[in-house]
Amino acid sequence: MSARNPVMHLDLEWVSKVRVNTQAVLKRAQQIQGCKVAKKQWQAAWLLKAVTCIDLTTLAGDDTPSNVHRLCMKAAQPIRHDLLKSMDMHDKGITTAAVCVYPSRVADAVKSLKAANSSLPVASVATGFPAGQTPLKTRLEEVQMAVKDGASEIDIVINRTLALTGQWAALYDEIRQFREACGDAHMKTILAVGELGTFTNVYKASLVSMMAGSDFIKTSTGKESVNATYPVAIVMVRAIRDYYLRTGHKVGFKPAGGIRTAQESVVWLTLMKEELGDEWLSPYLFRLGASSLLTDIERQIYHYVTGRYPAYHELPMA
Ligand SMILES: O=C[C@H](O)COP(=O)(O)O
Repeated sequence: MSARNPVMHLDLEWVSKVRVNTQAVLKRAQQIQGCKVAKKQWQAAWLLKAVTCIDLTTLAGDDTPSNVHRLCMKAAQPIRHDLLKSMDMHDKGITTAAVCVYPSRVADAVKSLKAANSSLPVASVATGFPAGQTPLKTRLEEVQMAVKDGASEIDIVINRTLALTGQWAALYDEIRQFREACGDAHMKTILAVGELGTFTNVYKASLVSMMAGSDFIKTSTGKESVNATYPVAIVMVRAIRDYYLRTGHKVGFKPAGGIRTAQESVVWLTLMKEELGDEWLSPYLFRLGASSLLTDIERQIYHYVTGRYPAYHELPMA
């Protein structure tokens, strides 16, 4: 991870002056989606880059130690070895960026990765994920518990009630407390953009989250009806850019929720490259939160290597 974004004072004047030009945002999002996509080996290289930025996620009520174990093994060896060998990439240590689970499954993930001799980070969602509608004390304890069980990254959800009612100082205070509870663990702050109503609210919530010391800002839980969209991402990455220009601190970005195809992963990488530059193309500053994206990326890499798409049994771990 890069040097952490420190907590700074809450600049309410900056927050109050925020205005977002919706038409300009929509236009830019369309331009990004229309960018030419790389083909052949260049596309394969982009896809491998995307793999290294994935927080491979399972957040389901029926998660068990065994499906978490399977997820961890997949994260440690995300692409079939023979496919990587054909691309001469088998010895480059390609893994996903992290695994992401519910707090109760952190200990299982830590155990599985340790047994596999993998140093992959375990990320835990917390703070009453996905709705965030539990008492603050409970939300703080949840963060502490996940850290104690070995999570080195915590994906907190913000209190949407505070954002929707314009209580930015109260939101800042809560996020600061989460940051403190995280200790050395990195904190990704989920805005749940599908529930924030306006782009202006998304920008303001991004700013407040960064001022309160978030290492990343993340779009969604994956459980809202609208999750990661390109227009909302433009708003958030521009907040990251403005924050960097004003404070000198780099904050990461994590789109999450509904990202399923290899082609989408390339668009996300393009968006980061175009809007924030090459430095934001690494897992230190960019993550893709996804539960099933890896399946399609591995399929496309299989196609690139063999010239045909695999049958189901040929990528059984996908
Ligand atoms: O944080 C990650 C998301 O919950 C994953 O959402 P997804 O299952 O739609 O990929």
